Amino acid sequence: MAQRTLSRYLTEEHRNKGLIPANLKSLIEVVARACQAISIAIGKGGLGGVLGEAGSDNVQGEAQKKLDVLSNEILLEANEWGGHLAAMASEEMDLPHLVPHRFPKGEYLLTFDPLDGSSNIDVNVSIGTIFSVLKCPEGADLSSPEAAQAAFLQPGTAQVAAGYAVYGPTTLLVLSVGDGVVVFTLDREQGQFVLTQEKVRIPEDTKEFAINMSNRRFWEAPVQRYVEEMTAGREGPLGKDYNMRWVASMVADVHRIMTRGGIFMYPLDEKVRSKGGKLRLMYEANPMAFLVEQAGGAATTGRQRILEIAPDGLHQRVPVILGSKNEVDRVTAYHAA
Ligand SMILES: O=P(O)(O)OC[C@H]1O[C@](O)(COP(=O)(O)O)[C@@H](O)[C@@H]1O
Ligand SMILES: [Mg+2]
Ligand SMILES: [Mg+2]
Repeated sequence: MAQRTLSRYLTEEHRNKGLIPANLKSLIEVVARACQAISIAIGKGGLGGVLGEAGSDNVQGEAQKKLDVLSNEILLEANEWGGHLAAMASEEMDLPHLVPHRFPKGEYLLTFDPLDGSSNIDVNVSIGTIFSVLKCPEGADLSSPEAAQAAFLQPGTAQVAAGYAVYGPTTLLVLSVGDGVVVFTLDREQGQFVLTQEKVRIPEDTKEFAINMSNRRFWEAPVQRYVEEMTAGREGPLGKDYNMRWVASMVADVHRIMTRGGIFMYPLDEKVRSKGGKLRLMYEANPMAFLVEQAGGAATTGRQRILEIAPDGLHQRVPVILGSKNEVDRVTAYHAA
């Protein structure tokens, strides 16, 4: 049987279910090509001069790595021409990037975290790209980057597609257009993403959790309680032994959960309270929550379903608790207790 490349899969989905309009199909293919280019740059590592600091800060005051900047440029350049976009917003840019007049204007908005897990770049641990696609509202004011911000402020339920690429031992593209989650593997010789998994399901129960334990003393009481119960193991109230993993690349931690279940938490804590959380809503929490829900999992802030948050800023931060449904429901219930 012929291999189901990304392009073929998107064409079939369009034909069979009408879920993917032709322009959305091209947009996803362009994003995938950009991820492929990022994957090649990462693969060169020190040989390509892509490691280390860029010597600049982003809008969030974080030091940018060379790969943060390069990945952002690759995504911008690729999508300006073929992306059917009106505008793009990124972790690495203060304001939206409007598609220049010389290019065809499209009906979509794209947000991305061009390089997720920046602290892992120089140590050769898995990193990724996260993206989310929204429809550009009719009559949106795109007269300036400042004005265009409002068009992006839609809840996660409005996403028409979301995905991530994980640059690990293999490069994968994980995608949902609202009809389940599918996984493509980059065939480096062919230069194509090939479908390798359909109908991804996150088990409802788990014995594995992911949290940065060094923040323990800053957590709120419900998260303290939950982690204490898990680490109490078989003798504790949850009656089973848990294992812990923390890659510190959200893409890698979420991908593990997509593969074998688990719960991921970057909750509200005293260190990040004034900012609202650590992870960004529009290009980290929303696309991941969309994918996790599409795979049968759950995603909340502890107090609210992430996809229902009405955003108030492009770079808004939120607490994130996502993964195996029964565990997310448990810790969310602890917040209400
Ligand atoms: O270093 P910490 O506090 O453990 O935070 C790790 C988290 O920060 C992030 O690296 C933030 O993403 P960026 O690298 O895109 O800024 C997540 O991928 C990860 O889950
Ligand atoms: Mg990130
Ligand atoms: Mg990033």
